[in-house]
Amino acid sequence: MASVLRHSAKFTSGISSSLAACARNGTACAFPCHAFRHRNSSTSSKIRVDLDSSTGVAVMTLQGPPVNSMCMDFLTDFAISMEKLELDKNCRGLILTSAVPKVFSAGLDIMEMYGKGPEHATVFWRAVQEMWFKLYSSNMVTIAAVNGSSPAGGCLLALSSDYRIMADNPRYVIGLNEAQVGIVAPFWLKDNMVQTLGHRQTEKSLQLAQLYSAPDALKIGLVDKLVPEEKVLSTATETMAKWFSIPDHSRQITKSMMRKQTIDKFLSNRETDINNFANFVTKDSIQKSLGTYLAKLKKKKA
Ligand SMILES: CCC/C=C/C(=O)SCCNC(=O)CCNC(=O)[C@H](O)C(C)(C)COP(=O)([O-])OP(=O)([O-])OC[C@H]1O[C@@H](n2cnc3c(N)ncnc32)[C@H](O)[C@@H]1OP(=O)([O-])[O-]
Repeated sequence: MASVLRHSAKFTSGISSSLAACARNGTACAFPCHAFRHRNSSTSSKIRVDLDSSTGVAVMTLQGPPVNSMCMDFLTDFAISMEKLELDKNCRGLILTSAVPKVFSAGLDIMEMYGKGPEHATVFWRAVQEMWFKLYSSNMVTIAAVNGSSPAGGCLLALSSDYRIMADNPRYVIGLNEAQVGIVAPFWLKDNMVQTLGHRQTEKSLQLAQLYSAPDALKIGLVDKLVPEEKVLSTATETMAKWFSIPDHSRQITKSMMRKQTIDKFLSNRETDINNFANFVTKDSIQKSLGTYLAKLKKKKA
């Protein structure tokens, strides 16, 4: 985000942006769009990325069954994919969605926090921070197409995006339920939620580890729009066109201005946050809570 001006110029020149503008406005174009249509895909075990260079929109599909939980491999794939897209001059916007039925993401893989030592906790938490930081500080327009339940780390992906569209299904839930798991949402994610919901609603949501149904999430502003499940992705694409109609440089500077304080605070306290997490999560009492929660998850299935 610090390099927002340096990066902004790249998005507004070249054939791909003319084509993207043409696609956006639905206007006749000197170059037939299909002649230049170019798709660039990359797939790792947990994440698939499809970039359509003619529109400038990348779709990142989470594909780690059974629940898209965020293990180390997921976090590494996510960081690499974000870096590549951020550097790709053809990419202006990112849509996040899931290929796993009924689940956007179950959040952090609890097995990465259970029965592990402080060294692992340190590496893991740095990777979690990096996921949030890369998305929250992205120059791209980021839209979460939440097509399933999205607790904790899943909600993080939605909260740190610019816009959230969720499937209109009361059985799908979203929220920061860390306290229920026996851990604590980090200050930077709390700040992110305060900016979205306000202080009072965030305080209640975090203390009560509240998971909201899709309609309730819309009511409190945790998501911006509900649409039928089959329209989540197409609505995200339509919404992207609206965000693309604003010049990249001014939108990016505005985004940077809105998010700078939270980012600066995160960067100055990042190492302390990692140490706190590693000390906290390896305590016997916290391990016990995680063990109980895991057992409850397994029991639910039995
Ligand atoms: C950055 C800020 C801090 C963030 C903290 C967090 O994210 S903390 C995380 C907070 N997250 C939560 O509290 C969400 C907990 N998860 C859920 O509430 C539900 O799984 C669901 C609603 C996401 C999907 O319901 P569903 O009926 O479609 O699926 P199901 O329930 O039958 O699960 C299938 C299998 O996946 C397993 N598994 C599930 N989640 C996790 C996980 N996070 N980890 C590991 N494993 C997990 C589950 O045990 C089962 O394993 P089994 O028995 O086959 O070996």
